[in-house]
Amino acid sequence: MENQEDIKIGLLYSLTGTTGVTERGQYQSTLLAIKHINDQGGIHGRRLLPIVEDIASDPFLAAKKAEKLIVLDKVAVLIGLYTSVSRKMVIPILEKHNVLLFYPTLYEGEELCRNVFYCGPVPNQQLQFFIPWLITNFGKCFYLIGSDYIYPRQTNRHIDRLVQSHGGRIVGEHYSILGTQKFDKPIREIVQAQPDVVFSTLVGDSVIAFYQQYRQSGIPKPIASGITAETEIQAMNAAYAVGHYTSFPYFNSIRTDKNHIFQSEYRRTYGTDVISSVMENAYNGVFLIAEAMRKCEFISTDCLRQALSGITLEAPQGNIKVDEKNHHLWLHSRIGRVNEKGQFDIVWESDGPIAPIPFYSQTFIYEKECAIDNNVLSHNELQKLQNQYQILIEKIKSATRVFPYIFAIFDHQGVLLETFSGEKNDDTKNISLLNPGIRWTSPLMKRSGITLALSGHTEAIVFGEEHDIPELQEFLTIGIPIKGNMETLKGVVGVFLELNQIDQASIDLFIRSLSQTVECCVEIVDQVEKCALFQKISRDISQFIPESLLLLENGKILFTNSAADKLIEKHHDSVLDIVSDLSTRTMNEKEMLVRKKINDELYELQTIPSENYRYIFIKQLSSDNLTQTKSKQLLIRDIVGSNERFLRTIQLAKSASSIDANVLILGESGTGKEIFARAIHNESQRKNNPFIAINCGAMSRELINAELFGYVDGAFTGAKKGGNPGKFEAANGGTLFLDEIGDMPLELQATLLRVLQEREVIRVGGHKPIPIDVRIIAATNKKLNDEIAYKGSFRSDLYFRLNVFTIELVPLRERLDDIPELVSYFIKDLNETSGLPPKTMTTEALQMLLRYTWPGNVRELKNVVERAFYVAANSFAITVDQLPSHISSHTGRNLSHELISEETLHDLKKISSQIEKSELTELLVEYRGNISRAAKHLGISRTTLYRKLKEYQLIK
Ligand SMILES: Nc1ncnc2c1ncn2[C@@H]1O[C@H](COP(=O)(O)OP(=O)(O)OP(=O)(O)O)[C@@H](O)[C@H]1O
Repeated sequence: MENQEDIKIGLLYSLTGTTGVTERGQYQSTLLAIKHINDQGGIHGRRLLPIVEDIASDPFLAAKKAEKLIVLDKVAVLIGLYTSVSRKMVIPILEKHNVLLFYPTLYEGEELCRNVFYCGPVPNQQLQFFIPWLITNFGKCFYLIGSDYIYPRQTNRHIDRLVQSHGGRIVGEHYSILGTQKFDKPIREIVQAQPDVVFSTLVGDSVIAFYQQYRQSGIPKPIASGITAETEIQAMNAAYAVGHYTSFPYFNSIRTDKNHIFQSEYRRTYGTDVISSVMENAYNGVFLIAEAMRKCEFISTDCLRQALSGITLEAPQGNIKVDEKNHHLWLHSRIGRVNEKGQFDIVWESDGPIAPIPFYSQTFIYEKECAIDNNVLSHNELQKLQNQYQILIEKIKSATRVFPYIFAIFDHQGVLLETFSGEKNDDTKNISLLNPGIRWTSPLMKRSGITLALSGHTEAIVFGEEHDIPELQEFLTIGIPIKGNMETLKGVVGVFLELNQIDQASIDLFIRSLSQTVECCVEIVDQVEKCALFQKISRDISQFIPESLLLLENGKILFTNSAADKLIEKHHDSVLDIVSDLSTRTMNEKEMLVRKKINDELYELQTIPSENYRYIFIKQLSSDNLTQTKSKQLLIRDIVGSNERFLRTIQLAKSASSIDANVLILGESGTGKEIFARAIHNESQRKNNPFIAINCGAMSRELINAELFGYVDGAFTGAKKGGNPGKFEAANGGTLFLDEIGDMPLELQATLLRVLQEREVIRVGGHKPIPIDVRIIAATNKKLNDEIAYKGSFRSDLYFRLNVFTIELVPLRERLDDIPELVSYFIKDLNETSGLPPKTMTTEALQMLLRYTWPGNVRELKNVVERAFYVAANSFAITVDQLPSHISSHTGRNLSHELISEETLHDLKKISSQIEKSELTELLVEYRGNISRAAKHLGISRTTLYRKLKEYQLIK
């Protein structure tokens, strides 16, 4: 019954709802403590009177009930609440009415409300020993599972940091809504991720469901938690929790006098001694209130607040204390393992109460002291890394010496390798974080230009107070990524500028020029390293390369293999002239294939550019190549021509022969489509199987089906007895060359497409599918795009099937420079096979051929040469007189006028602008971004320089 003298205490607990399972125990402990105090005479003779409100796990209801307790019931203080959400909802009410809440639960920290005393542990008191202990005992991979609200998410950030700073990692994370009972998805994820430890921040009855389903899934790894206590274990049946771990200041199993009293009173009152840490927090909370009230003459919030500071208490867990600087408690730290009885066997405990560190910045200082050891490399490890990066460090050091700032080079994992400062600055020693060996990716480092560049692989800048680390707050930090091949991160160049050291306007330009400088350094170092490596590899493997191999850098020979040495010895000047010519001609970075006569021997030279290097492979073509007869298997190298564009098609044909995809050859009539198809087949893996060529344009519509797919006995009148296989079957295992594919009737295109998709044919009149394995090389002189788009005479789906690899042949009028070689090839063949006296062609006749436009391409040229050869009969020369009149009367074009192709022009422009861009960059670095001085140096106006810088994107 209420008495005027009673001191009312408001109790805000969820007696129902999802967190009821935990909060009911806290509620009962609170009542028990109140009863204990009242039994001992109360506070200066006054009873404590509990006024209870069930907030039913509803934060809005919590706020309403808090206001009701304060305003209507006029309670002196409040105790209770479990979830952070409800606490945060109630805080404005506490502040409005200036009333204290004793919050009896662990929480995530990062909050200091003048009206709250936090009686449970903050993360450092549970985790700082627990995480390293788990890592040592079970392993480094953690999976985090939690209820989706503030405490679990925030706590998991602490866990994440701690795990990482002890060399571990998080392999998965899952949050489920409060009250969830289904955990099949996270359990599947855990099975897949195979962590060493599953860390749970689940609360309420979700804990029970999760532990049960986890045990049923048979995963052998321990669950660790900072929440799951004796109450939950009892509720789920201890069998589901045996072997799992929790860290708390208090366990039921602690042997202290105060715990003995607490447990026996609890058992007497409630018939059970299942007590958890949060229950002890609530119990302690009431004793702290009582202690503070005893110190106050008149009970007021301000007096209680003052009285509480530094107050100590002999609690069931041992001695505890309210911190003098904040409203948190010094608590013990223990790790317990669940046993069969549902109790915790204590496997580790702290020597005494541990200071609460509720805020991150303090945690940082703490962690820096205790965990920095894990983030500093040993002397040997560091030296090894420094050696790896030595050339790059030296290069960057010398390239940046003009800047009067502090620089640091980090490897790709954020290890600080070396710190140095530019001209007139030797200020690097004072900052402890700039000591080589510190790992800047450690969570301790949080936000800085360097850490952002390490994680984002891009330039980053952080100003003064934006840094989390106080030591860096006087600086502006810049991180410039050092990128290697394929944009991989090699490391970061960090710059530390005092805040007044550079004006805002120049920062952008400084970052850009520094970025380019770093890029240049990487390129140079790469080349030096590559060259050394190449020399080594070349020496090792060159003995296996039968061809001559030369490596050139900027036109200078760096390396020759033994075959190349012999070749140079044999043809000295001629080889060197050709090589130097080739090395300058491949400035535009394209591969090039040329054929050259060196002292009457024909060679094929392939140039492969790679940055500043040129690899030149030289192979002698045997004289047989020139007189290849049809009886011999035609190979790609037998196709005559040295024209630059033509050789590109040869290169494509080589690539096509090495893969098994369909090929489409496009070219005017007589350009050599069929010989390309044959040569590709003869050099492909199908070379020992048939090459079947058919001309789709020349077949009758009626017979084409039967011709291609074969027919069965009696399929049509006149069909051969026993049936006949078609071309597809005949070509099985080999290549089918479909010439003039553009002339194939539409309905047949559909059948062909089906055959290509299903890889089987059905003979005409038959039903049985016959599997086929045929590579198609199709050719056409039509523009298939036009046939598809404008005429509808070719199916686009068939086109895309055939068009996997396209080779477009150059018409002879666009490779007139090949005419002499072709003519000599045809004459040589005729000299050997015709039985007539051997002949040559006069220069005049050849010049005549060069003036003609060759609508019939190589076939026409071949016919003209053959005709002239036979007309010349017994003479030894083919002269203008033997050429057909339409050729000798052709006026032709002026050969001396060499036009520069569009392509060459484009390449030239590109090269010159690349040169200009790098010159401007160097100049900017030299003048430290001073546009006026750079413009003066160039003798151009500032406006012109600005325009150029914008054009090259050197400024925004
Ligand atoms: N580069 C070449 N070297 C040697 N001979 C060639 C070359 N190009 C074409 N020929 C010869 O020219 C003739 C025509 O070649 P091919 O039949 O391969 O041309 P095509 O493009 O398939 O012609 P069409 O479209 O009329 O079928 C053949 O006798 C072939 O040997």
